[in-house]
Amino acid sequence: MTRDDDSPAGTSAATRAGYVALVGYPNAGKSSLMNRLVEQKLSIVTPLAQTTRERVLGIDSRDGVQMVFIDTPGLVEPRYLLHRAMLYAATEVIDDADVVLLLVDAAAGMPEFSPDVLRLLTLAKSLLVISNKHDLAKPAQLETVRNWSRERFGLEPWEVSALAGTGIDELRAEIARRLPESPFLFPEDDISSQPVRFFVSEFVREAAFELFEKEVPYSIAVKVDEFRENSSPLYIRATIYVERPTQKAIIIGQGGAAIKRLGQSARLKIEEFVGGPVYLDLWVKVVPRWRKDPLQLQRFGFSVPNPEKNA
Ligand SMILES: Nc1nc2c(ncn2[C@@H]2O[C@H](COP(=O)(O)OP(=O)(O)OP(=O)(O)O)[C@@H](O)[C@H]2O)c(=O)[nH]1
Repeated sequence: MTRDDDSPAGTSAATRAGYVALVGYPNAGKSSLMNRLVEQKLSIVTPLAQTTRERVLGIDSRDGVQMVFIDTPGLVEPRYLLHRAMLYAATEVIDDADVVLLLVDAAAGMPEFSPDVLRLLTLAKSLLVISNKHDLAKPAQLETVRNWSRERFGLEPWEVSALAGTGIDELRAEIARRLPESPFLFPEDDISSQPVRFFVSEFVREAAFELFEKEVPYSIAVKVDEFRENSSPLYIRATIYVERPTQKAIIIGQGGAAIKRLGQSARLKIEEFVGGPVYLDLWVKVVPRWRKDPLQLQRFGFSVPNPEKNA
């Protein structure tokens, strides 16, 4: 998606460009930080943990520097296959990135990363520890993060508040300094290489997180089945997949009341994003245990690890 089509990619030898990965525990504020850094709402942000399941690219091009942000799933214990797919995606991202931002929620106590994850982090080409939620954390909590970062990585953490926007400009400048000299990797006006479709399903999931109790949104996957770009209003047909008939009943609600509210809320979000009227046609289907089914996970766009290799 571009702000203004047909702009040439930057080619000057003096430019810098690279991939910047955001990793950390669910709810640490990765999506919020990336949105701050690219100054555009690209990744869904909710108070519930573990909403970001796929990589989202946000691209920031300014002053001869292009940062391609990769927002990773939370690094969680691989209890479900879905979690293993998430962990796998996160480790791939750390390997690929020019700069890794390890985000810690300073107000929440220190995360305990597994030895595998810690080893991966120390192998990163360039690592920055970000102590987020500076606005919320007590002085003693900030000190705990400082000590942890020094002991684990020999690094002073960057203290920021993704919510309040403090420390963001300094952090952006530091990331820029650490990127390699390179032509731009994407056309200068790209804000994301992900298709609009992807954001549509993210907005539907975000609306579900806002409307329903925890249990239901975690079992949701959204797939856009039809996207008529040239219609006015823009016509989008999407299916919400759940795991159980009871969840389907909750989403539809009495006389269809719940799905109507969900549709309205998601439509407003999509309209704001695409900047025009949208007709959103939502369907609900039950696929039992889709979160544990590699084929279904792949169908919904998750990259699934080879179970032999990553068990
Ligand atoms: N007070 C405060 N809240 C923050 C800050 N950054 C993020 N939050 C809040 O923390 C919650 C989680 O933020 P997200 O950006 O969704 O976190 P995430 O790490 O992307 O979460 P996952 O998608 O679950 O991996 C949201 O309610 C944010 O508003 C911050 O600097 N200060």
